[in-house]
Amino acid sequence: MMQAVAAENLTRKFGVVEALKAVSFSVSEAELFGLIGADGAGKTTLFRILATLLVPDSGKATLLGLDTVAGYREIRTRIGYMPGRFSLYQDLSVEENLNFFATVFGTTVEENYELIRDIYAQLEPFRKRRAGQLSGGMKQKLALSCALVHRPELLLLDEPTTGVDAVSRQEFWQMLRRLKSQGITILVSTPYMDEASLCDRVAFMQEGRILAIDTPQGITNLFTKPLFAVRASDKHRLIAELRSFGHAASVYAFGSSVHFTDRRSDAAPEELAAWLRSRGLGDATVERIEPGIEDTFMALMEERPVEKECGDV
Ligand SMILES: Nc1ncnc2c1ncn2[C@@H]1O[C@H](COP(=O)(O)OP(=O)(O)OP(=O)(O)O)[C@@H](O)[C@H]1O
Repeated sequence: MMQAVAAENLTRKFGVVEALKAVSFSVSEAELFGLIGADGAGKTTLFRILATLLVPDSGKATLLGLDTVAGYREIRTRIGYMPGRFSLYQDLSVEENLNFFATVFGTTVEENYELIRDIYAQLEPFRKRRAGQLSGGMKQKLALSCALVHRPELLLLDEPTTGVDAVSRQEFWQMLRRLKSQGITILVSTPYMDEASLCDRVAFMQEGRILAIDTPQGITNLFTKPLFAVRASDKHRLIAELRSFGHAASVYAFGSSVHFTDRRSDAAPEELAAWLRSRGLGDATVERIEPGIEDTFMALMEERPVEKECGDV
C-alpha cells in the first residue's frame, strides 16, 4: 500500500542550528499520526518541508506519492495545512475567511459543507465576527475548517492545540477522529505529551531527531525499570533527597507526586520509604505504579547518548 507520507533522512540547517538531523518516518493512509516534541524540537521545520514551503538540505519526502520538491503544485491542491499560530485573516469575518480559502482552491463552502459541517456548526453563531475577535478554541476550529474546505486527502496540523483551553483541546481530538473515520490521513504535532495516547502512532522528537516511533502502547512498553509514585508534604526536599538516593535512575515532579525510577529491577518500595524516613521525611509514602506514555518520553530523553562534537572521527 502507498504511504500517505514518507520521509527519508530529511536534514535541514539554519546557520549552525541543525533543525532536522536525518529524520525518517512514514504515515499510512487514514492514519492519525502524532509528532510529539518540545519547543525547538524541529516540528515546524518538518511541517514546512512536508507542506512544500521549505526545501530540505538533503533527504527527500513524498506526500500521496508525490515528491515535495518536484510535485509541490499538485501536493498543495491535495493537502490541507494548518500552520502553528493559525494563519487566519484577523480582519475578515468567520465566513469571509472560509470563502477566501475556498476561492483560493477554486471551490465553494457549499460544495464541501458535508465535511466541515460538525466543526462549522459551532462557529455558525459567530459567522459575522472578525477572526481576530474569536477565542483561541474558536480560532482553532475556524483554522481547521479553512484547512478542510477543499476536501484534502491529507491534513498537516502544526500544534493545533497549543494555547487552547482543555475543553476545546478535547473537542478538537474528537473532530480529528471523525475526520480519520472519513478516510483522511492526519499528521498532527503537539508539545503536550498527554495527547500522544489519542493517536494511532506517535513519533517522539527531540533536538531534530526522532527518538522513537510506535503505537502509544508500544512506546509505553519501552519503559522497563521499576517506577514509583512518591509523596511527602515537603515536595521540594523530597526531590532533593530522592536525587541523592544511590540507586536513583530518574526523579521528576509529576502532578501531585514525584515519579522515581530505580536502577535495579528488584527495587522494593518499603526500602525507599524507610530510607526517606531516615532522612527526616516522616510522612513519605512510596507506591509502585505502571508507567504512562509521559514516563517513557522522560526516560527516552534521559537515555539519549551524548552527541559527538564536529570533527570527531
Ligand atoms: N528560519 C529560521 N532561522 C533560524 N533558525 C531557525 C529557523 N527556523 C527554525 N530555526 C531553529 O531550528 C530549530 C527547530 O525549530 P522548529 O521551529 O522547527 O521547532 P519546533 O519543534 O516547531 O518548535 P516551536 O514549537 O518553537 O516552533 C530551533 O532551534 C529554531 O530556533
